[in-house]
Amino acid sequence: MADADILLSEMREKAPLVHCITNHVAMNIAANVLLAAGASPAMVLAEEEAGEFAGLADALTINIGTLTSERLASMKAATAGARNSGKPWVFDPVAHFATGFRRQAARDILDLGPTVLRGNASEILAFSDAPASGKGVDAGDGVEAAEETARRLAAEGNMVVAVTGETDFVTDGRRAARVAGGSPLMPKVTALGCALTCLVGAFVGTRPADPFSATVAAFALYAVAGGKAHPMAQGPGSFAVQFLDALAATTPAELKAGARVTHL
Ligand SMILES: Nc1ncnc2c1ncn2[C@@H]1O[C@H](COP(=O)(O)OP(=O)(O)OP(=O)(O)O)[C@@H](O)[C@H]1O
Ligand SMILES: Cc1ncsc1CCO
Ligand SMILES: [Mg+2]
Repeated sequence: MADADILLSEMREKAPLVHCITNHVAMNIAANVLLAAGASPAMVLAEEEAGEFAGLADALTINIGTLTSERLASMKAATAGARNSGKPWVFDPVAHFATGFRRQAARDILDLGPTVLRGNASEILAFSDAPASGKGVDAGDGVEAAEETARRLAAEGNMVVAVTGETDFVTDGRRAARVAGGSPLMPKVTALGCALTCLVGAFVGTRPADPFSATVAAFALYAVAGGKAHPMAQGPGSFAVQFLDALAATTPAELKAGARVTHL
């Protein structure tokens, strides 16, 4: 298990290139989150180049928030490029329970074997038979309700499964951790979860051999930066600005002192 502060130093040293195929809402905030944290974002979307680009990048992230059939083809091409060059990739199954098109797409992408699956509690829970109460892209369930499903998915799929909410949960099927902190304003700014998925890509691209530690480190950085931004904000708008500044300003020493990670 590598500590978050060490991984943050390594990530900033490497400034990994993260190939993001994310949704139209998240595109800008995700690129800004990656830049603020110290990584290098690239939103490369066309099917014709997605596979080739995924091979050049340090990590790939896939998000179905504003899915189209064209984009789905790009996602599949990109995951093939990542797999062929041994690059890690992260999947964010936004609202996959909402429609038949999304359900099928999410199943197909999950079957391709992501390194990390990152969703809110309703999204992870909806991969089981248990009833989930997500409202579109927003979670309606608590993280604890999704923990058992997360552990099972991780063990069966040989991947890291990461559930976000007030206190996050990360497991690789054997190990598990909770990450506390952040701010109640975080779910009031659209696509901060989608941007976190891209940040997980930055850490996993830095430490591809240890995606569990990498995911915990990304979550811990987010939580510490969110906690730092909270008292500076008047509401969701100023929070978004303060949060980017806090991501950039958080040092490894502050992360070490402020991270609230509990290993289970
Ligand atoms: N009540 C809360 N208190 C503190 N932090 C929170 C809270 N709710 C969410 N977060 C944090 O917000 C970030 C995004 O998680 P969230 O579960 O809202 O993602 P999401 O639903 O996928 O978001 P989106 O779909 O808008 O991108 C995570 O870092 C999570 O820890
Ligand atoms: C609001 C919204 N709609 C589709 S994706 C997205 C961003 C948060 O998931
Ligand atoms: Mg989401």
